[in-house]
Amino acid sequence: MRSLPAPSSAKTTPTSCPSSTWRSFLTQTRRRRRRRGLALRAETGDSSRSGYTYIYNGYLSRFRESDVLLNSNNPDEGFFVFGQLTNHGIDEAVIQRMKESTVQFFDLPLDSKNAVAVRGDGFEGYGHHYSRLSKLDWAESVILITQPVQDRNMELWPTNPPMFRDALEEYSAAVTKLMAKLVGSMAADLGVAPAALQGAFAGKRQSAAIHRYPPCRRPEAVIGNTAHTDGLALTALLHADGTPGLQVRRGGRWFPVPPPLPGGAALVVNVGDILHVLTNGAYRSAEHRVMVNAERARTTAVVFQDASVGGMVAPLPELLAGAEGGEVARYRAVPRSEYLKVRFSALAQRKGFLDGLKL
Ligand SMILES: O=C(O)CCC(=O)C(=O)O
Ligand SMILES: [Fe+2]
Repeated sequence: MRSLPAPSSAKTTPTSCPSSTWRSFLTQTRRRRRRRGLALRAETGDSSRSGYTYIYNGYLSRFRESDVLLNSNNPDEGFFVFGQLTNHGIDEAVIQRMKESTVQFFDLPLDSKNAVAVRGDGFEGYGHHYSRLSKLDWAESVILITQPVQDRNMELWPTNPPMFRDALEEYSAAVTKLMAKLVGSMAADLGVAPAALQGAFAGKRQSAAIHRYPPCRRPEAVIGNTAHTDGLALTALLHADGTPGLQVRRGGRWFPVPPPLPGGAALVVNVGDILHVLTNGAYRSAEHRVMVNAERARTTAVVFQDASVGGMVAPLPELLAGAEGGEVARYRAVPRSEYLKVRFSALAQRKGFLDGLKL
């Protein structure tokens, strides 16, 4: 296995924090986004970190049997809240190339990274994407549509480092297959045909967000990624280095999600709001956030997969009353085209999005 270069933050990101250069880069981008009306507010909640180091609540019997999904410690709270996925079948070389490309991209000087900067009103490209809070979101990110292939905006796919495009292409294809396998097993666990859920995912959009959270000597003054639930259906998170920072909220408290071993190939997988609705709440999305480290940069590559059924975000008909063993719908159906609007307006009212869909 090739080893990763040590994540470097010194070359491109200031070591003092908050530094004026970095702050001005972030705030400029932020102002632009505000004008576009995308600035959202969300609460950060308490920051209790004591006690637990283990939060995983994965429970997916088929994967557990085949030793693919570990950590099934509390099925009562809902399934598969945040699972660490090992033995997932993605070629280790594919994972390592993705990690290296991510780290190398962020190590480039700002000018090189700006070659793929966000343009105009677009959401793809390099920049400071998240500005949801009064605290400064302390991250630089690249967001790209990865699937379907015809939706890609190749102008915004970095050519530096040279392996970046191939690495993302291969990784994205591998994650698509893995997610189909995962949701097929989730469906089977829920007693419906795997194809019912797989069909909701097939051919739908996938995007990637790669993030670097530079170190900050005053980590309490900033937030890496504001508390949120993922808005699409399923998320796969790859840690490109071993820096901790991810936390998940359970029962009003924040618990750290320990990063997988740095040289390894494990992925952290979590359920987004759409899969929560599709499964009528059987698989649950969980609020999470990223805290900034005082000493080390954290670098991650996240893949978000979309899903819908017949153009709707709605509980799978196969799970509902009328179907054998079916239950009452807990969420109302929303057209996929309306979904993001509903989600943003719920956030603007500081309400949980899923509460707004509850029947
Ligand atoms: O970078 C991370 O650790 C998590 C990022 C995340 O939650 C997101 O992009 O939605
Ligand atoms: Fe997230």
